[in-house]
Amino acid sequence: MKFVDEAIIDVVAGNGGSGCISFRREKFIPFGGPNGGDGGRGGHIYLEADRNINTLIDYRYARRHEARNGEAGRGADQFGAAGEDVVLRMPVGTIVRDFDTGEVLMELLEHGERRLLAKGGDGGFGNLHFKSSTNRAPRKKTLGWPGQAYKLKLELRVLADVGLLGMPNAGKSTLITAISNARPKIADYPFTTLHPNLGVVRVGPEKSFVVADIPGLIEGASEGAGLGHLFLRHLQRTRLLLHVVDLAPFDEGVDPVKQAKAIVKELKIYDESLYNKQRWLVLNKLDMVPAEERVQRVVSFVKRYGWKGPVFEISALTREGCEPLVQAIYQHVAAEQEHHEDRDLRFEGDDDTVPVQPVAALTSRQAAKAAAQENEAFEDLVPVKDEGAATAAKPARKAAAKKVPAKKAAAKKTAVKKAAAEKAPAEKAPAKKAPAKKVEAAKPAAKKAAAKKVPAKASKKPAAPEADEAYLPDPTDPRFR
Ligand SMILES: Nc1nc2c(ncn2[C@@H]2O[C@H](COP(=O)(O)OP(=O)(O)OP(=O)(O)O)[C@@H](O)[C@H]2O)c(=O)[nH]1
Ligand SMILES: [Mg+2]
Repeated sequence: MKFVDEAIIDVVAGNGGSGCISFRREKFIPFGGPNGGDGGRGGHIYLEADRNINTLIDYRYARRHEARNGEAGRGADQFGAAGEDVVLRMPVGTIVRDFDTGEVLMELLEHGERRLLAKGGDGGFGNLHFKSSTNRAPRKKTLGWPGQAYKLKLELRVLADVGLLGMPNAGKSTLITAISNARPKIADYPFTTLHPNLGVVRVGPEKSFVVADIPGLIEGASEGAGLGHLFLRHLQRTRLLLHVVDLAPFDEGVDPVKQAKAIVKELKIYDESLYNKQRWLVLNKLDMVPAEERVQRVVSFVKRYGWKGPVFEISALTREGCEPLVQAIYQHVAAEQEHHEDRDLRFEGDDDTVPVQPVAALTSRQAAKAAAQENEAFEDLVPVKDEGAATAAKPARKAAAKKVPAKKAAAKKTAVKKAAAEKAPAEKAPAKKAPAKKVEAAKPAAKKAAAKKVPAKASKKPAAPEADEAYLPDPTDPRFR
């Protein structure tokens, strides 16, 4: 299947169904009460990570994904059915961005992970909903709410433990073929590999790691030479980079040291963190070098290149030296896994991940809901005892809000420290309480808090109107856009 690692799609969740105005009318029951049901919720759009999919090609062809609308309510107390949800399956390692702002909305990192992307609109209320002791024949209904709609940019970054880096023709594909189950195309011309290939290297029972082979990089890639550094992002999540160098170039005039330096320069231009990633030097095609010259050539290369890290001498074609390389990689990968059980280096530098935030403007009802929830959460956190507490509440609430992302980043030591620093005001907050005030003082504070809640809830449920007040649509209502 063709490898596609970028796609732009539109997703539109279903609109909610409208409520219904209806009254019970039966023989001998001439004035039955209201019985118009609510509309159903629109279908949600979920994303699900699936390890059996390894390209975004499906999303190049199917660009618009819509969920069904909710059904309208009907008489005889019938509520509308909810629209069916849509689940979009994507490869593990997909990053979902908002197309316009570039903000990362979510990342799919584990097989089976399912995330809500676009929420279907809630259904409107039927007149059954508006009946009350004072208004027993309400002629009012509300329309359904629109579903969220996003334009998204999908980006796939493959998840591998080890990444291969090198000039075209260095023998990267030959190496991945020699050590793993991957069988990419190998040929003696540059840019044989046009998209990343993943290979699983089995070291022993239940011992394996994944290697990624990407297209070759050449000098000037940052300006778009060759295939550019389009594919370098696939190396960003690896734990280790293998810099494959052709020690016996076909063209005698080519200097491997100069080429190796050029690649590292491109790496630095592309991403400093990638440049700082653990990198090992793999000197390839040693079978082409006469045995007596090998040591001297390797030593002179390392010296001129000024390399102090690990060096491996191999021949990917004859598989000479591949076994020690594989063992060393496995030791390294396993050690990293052990040391950082709670964090995964492959996902470092992905700090821009944020919890799902609606891209389209929140509808006023959703905003009110969110505000109400926030208020409730805050009240749980800081019991309103006196006015002092009420004033201390603000920083506490801010701190609580800060706590969440801090916890997320707990894997990072620095982040943890930062979080601890940010937490401090939260703990201080209750201590800030004003000197003991009379208990009566608590009442206005409590009232204030309650008052805060009320408008939020009120906007959630539109205030019950007078008996026969006609339902007049508000022109600013998003449903009439
Ligand atoms: N003699 C010898 N030839 C090798 C060795 N490794 C690779 N080659 C040859 O070098 C050529 C290029 O190998 P590839 O594996 O396609 O190189 P690549 O780095 O994947 O190249 P691109 O995909 O174009 O970036 C092929 O003809 C291989 O047979 C080696 O260790 N010894
Ligand atoms: Mg290749």
